[in-house]
Amino acid sequence: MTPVSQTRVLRLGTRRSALATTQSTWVADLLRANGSKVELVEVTTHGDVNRAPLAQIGGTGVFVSALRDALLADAVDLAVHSLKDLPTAAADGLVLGAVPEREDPRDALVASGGRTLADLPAGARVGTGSPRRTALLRALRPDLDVVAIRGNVDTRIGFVTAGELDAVVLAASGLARLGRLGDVTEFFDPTEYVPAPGQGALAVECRSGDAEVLQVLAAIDAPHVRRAVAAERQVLASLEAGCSAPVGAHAGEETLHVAVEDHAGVLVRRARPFATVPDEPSARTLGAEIARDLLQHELRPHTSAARGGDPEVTLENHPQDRSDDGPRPDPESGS
Ligand SMILES: NCc1[nH]cc(CCC(=O)O)c1CC(=O)O
Repeated sequence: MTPVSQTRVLRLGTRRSALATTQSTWVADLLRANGSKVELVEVTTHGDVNRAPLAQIGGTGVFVSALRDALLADAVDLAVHSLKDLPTAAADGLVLGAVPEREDPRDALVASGGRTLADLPAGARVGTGSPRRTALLRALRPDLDVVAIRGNVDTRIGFVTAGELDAVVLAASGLARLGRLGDVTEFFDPTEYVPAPGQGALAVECRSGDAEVLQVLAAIDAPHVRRAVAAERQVLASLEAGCSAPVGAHAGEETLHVAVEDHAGVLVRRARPFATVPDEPSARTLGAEIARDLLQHELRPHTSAARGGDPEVTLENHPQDRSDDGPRPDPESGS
């Protein structure tokens, strides 16, 4: 009799969007190359059918929770997420089975006329829905007009093509996966324009008790990417920042870079050596240390107050705290 492991077809749950489908297909092909049988199963999420601003319907988590529900209900065996959209808290009964090789982690500018950020004139209209990208744009070019946008990659680039915006900022990884790298007019230096924690990486989740899937996923895991994203995500977790907070964290081979916007809208930066960090636990320790240092010596990330975090400290340290300092309208994950 044939063992189950040779006949089981792994059901990979995916959202329908072009980016999600491309990411899921990439993981499915990786697994197939390792000898697994994989089929894609479409899972509809609240965030895909609702056009309301994401913050109103629960933020980036709406894209993740439907896939997690499908895993827990045994409707699918695997789910692929953009790691940067995955909450830092683990889900009961699920485990991060694989973090495969990472795509380009940088942010990229798509501007009309082939222009770079430096080429744009004062008052140029630059679109993004991300508080982090907005904070970085304001720090580098306070003279620009940052416009809040939402929509998938095609929609965002369409604003530039149609002349409604001079430029948009997008993840190079999403553009690469969709075959749109040709539209990029500048790749931002990740040590300066610090990407979102986990940007460009994928997370493959499965049920923690599914030994067969765990074994299959171990073969496509990239430990050096896990180590990098562990540090980046720990910064976010330790800052108690939600997914919409303006926190950038990027671990390159040499250095872990962090950029956080404080209550007054000032961008604060940290950098620590990363080459000698040997493993995931050490990476998390480093991320936690940077966060602790930021909380002690600089200002708290502005979402802390909105989420009820230690208002005394916040008010004492930031008498200039602005009244409009609530959650930003659109989290990073508009597509
Ligand atoms: N904002 C939504 C989102 N979620 C994941 C990606 C792709 C980036 C990645 O692979 O991390 C994107 C597009 C973007 O940020 O431009």
